[in-house]
Amino acid sequence: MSWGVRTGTASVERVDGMDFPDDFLWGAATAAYQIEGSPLADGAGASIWHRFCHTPGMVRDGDTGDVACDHYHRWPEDIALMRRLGLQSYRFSIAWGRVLPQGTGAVNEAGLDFYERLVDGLLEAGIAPNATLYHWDLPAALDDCGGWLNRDSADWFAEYAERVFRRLDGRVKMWTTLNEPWVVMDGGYLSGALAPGHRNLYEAPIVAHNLLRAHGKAVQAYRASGAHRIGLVVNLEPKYPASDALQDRAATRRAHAYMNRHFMDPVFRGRYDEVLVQMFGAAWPSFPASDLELIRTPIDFLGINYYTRNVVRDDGGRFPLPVDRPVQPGATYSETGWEVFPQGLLDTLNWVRTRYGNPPVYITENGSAFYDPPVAQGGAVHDPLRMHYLRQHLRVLRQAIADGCDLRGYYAWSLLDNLEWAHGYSKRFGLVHVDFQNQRRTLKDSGAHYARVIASNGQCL
Ligand SMILES: OC[C@@H]1[C@@H](O)[C@H](O)[C@@H](O)c2[nH]c(CCc3ccccc3)c[n+]21
Repeated sequence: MSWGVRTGTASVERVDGMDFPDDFLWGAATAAYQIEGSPLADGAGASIWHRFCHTPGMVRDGDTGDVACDHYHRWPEDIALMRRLGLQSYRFSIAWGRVLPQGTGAVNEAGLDFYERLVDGLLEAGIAPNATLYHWDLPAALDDCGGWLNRDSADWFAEYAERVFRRLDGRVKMWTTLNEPWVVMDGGYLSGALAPGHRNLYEAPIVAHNLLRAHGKAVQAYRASGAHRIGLVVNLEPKYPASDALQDRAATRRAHAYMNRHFMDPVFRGRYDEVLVQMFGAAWPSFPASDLELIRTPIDFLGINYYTRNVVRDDGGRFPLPVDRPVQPGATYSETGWEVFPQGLLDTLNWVRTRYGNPPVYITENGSAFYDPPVAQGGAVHDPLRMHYLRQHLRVLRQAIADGCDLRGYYAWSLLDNLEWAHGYSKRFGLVHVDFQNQRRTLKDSGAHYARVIASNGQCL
């Protein structure tokens, strides 16, 4: 599969008259370490992100998740905001270290109690909880035992998952094992930009493999007791060659193998992409074939996090990725440097439909960081660029449905401005503005627009 060369912003033909299904699910997403604060409260154990943020130089401005959005205390207020938006579902993550402070063994009931209160509050508000078990915040105690490099990590994760299922399944009816294993691998073990900050070509594929094994074991644990649905969330970023030159097309193939097929192929096809294996060469780990049977344990849905595309120009073959991302003439770029390219979402959805047998899909994250002006006198936050990004990407979903994609729902990233990992609080993705000096929440224009989209089931985009 390779996409033709596209430059500039492709216009997406609107499919008039194509409605969203009546049961299309409209939501918004967050993650524990990015919004909760109080990372060590009530018996919680530190995570690798608590450790990473408190390591000088790792996070912009020395920002940490010590307070964040104080969601740990303000969750009732935030549920009220979700009701004001008309959210039908809320995607959040559970901090492993709140439940098992040492990662395995003794359960911290107070940690489970917090998530039980949150889930019950969501249900009372008529909002369906969608819980992610792992959104990057590994207990630091497990990292001290090798973390995802240790083959036992799959069993540690299954033990944690089983404890959470036991307390919350039934009230939570939509589970995700992992958020973006590719980012955990690439950011945490290759680029070193994310916790735990390793830079090791040999570690990366081992981590990726153990993450996939952990996913498989958690799915199997759920099948033993769970009565609802469980899936995996991946970040997919379509790759387009900068030119028709052979070396650019080859580099595009490598980039596609490294990010997109890396996790999709084992989960849905039971084997790794051969291009990927060749890319890692001597660094590619050996493992028993039975691992692939575990990894391909069937799931109920796929979550796709889509933000942007990648135009690939060969940069002389530096491993693993041609890091040359040529600027596209006339394109709009967000504060994170990501090109606004809604066509890439359509191409990605159709790629998943055709290559992996049209699995049920939710867009579990989609959003943009643009500079927000200060809160205006009347208490408004005017964010036209974020609103336009939202509109453009929602329009694409109509086309994807018309093309036959089994698209079940959409979660905007993010409900709240929050800790954008190593960027600290400098990048704002929220539909709701957060003043981190006083924790005041203010609905942005984009949030008000999203509320109208939900109320009309996508009629007014
Ligand atoms: O960067 C915005 C969001 C994060 O805040 C979420 O926690 C994370 O799930 C998420 N994934 C992506 C796309 C993959 C990516 C992550 C980090 C850096 C570069 C690309 C964007 N985002």
